[in-house]
Amino acid sequence: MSRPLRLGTRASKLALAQSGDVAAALTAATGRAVELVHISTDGDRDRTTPLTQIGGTGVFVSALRDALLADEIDFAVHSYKDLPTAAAEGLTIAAVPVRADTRDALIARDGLTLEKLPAGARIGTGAPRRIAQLLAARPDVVCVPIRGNVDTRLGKVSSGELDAVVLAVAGLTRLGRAAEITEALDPDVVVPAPAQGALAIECRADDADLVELLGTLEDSGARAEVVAERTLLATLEAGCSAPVAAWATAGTTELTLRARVASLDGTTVLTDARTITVPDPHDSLHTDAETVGRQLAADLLASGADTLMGRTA
Ligand SMILES: NCc1[nH]cc(CCC(=O)O)c1CC(=O)O
Repeated sequence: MSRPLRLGTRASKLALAQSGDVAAALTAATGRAVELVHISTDGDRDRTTPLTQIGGTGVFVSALRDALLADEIDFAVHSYKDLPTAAAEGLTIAAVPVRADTRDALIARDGLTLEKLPAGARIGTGAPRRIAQLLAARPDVVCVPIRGNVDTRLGKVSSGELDAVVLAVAGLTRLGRAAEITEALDPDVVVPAPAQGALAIECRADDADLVELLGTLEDSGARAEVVAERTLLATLEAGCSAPVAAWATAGTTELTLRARVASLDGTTVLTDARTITVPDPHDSLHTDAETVGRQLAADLLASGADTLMGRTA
């Protein structure tokens, strides 16, 4: 009998749900036992400072990566959209499992939708990408910065403090709170964040047996989508606070990447898309996804995305 694999996880409800799902899927696929190891991060300890001021969501990631490199854990499950675009030395994303819903969700009082919210409605979100696109669609609403876990955020709607909050459908679903969604926002109206709804399963790059074992959870379409979206993000050299949205869909024959760069106030919005044919067999899919990400970023830069981002930095 081999020893249980150590899966490092934050202690937040969302992290525990994601890690628990992956642990169960891995055990079901391979028969290997998995034990959860709780790792606490700076982002968990400091719940009041806006995330953009303590280094972005990357703070949640570094503690897990340190634990991997120190061999305190064998693998970790991240919300892929929280990973910095730069590769981590000595580590590899061994698998991207089947992706959940990529859309953003509106959770509004009285079952309201984005269109039906009254003028002046207060929507809780601190994400520049969400703020810019909400204001582009509804210039008459007010976006209010918000932090805290999903329970805290939803509580601000039920208490009447806010008219609505915006959260990813995927996170709400993983937490069993999808019933509270009053509108899954049209991804052409609010284009999702790069890698939203996807998980990254990470381990040490030299842990060849584990890389192979974790590979049983890989979904090549999800991987291609995330690679396209994140290559675009990296090529635009967007910091984590820049309003960049990217949404790819991989089908059996085509991969379409759509992207949007906006000014924070939502008055200037650049949207573009590219479609490539998916190679059969999938040998070059990864490189093709990178190429389309770079090309679409170049298209956006040629249309003035750099000036737009410079203005909103
Ligand atoms: N930045 C926080 C974060 N990171 C991952 C998710 C859940 C959705 C996902 O896995 O993409 C969330 C919450 C949210 O954006 O609503």
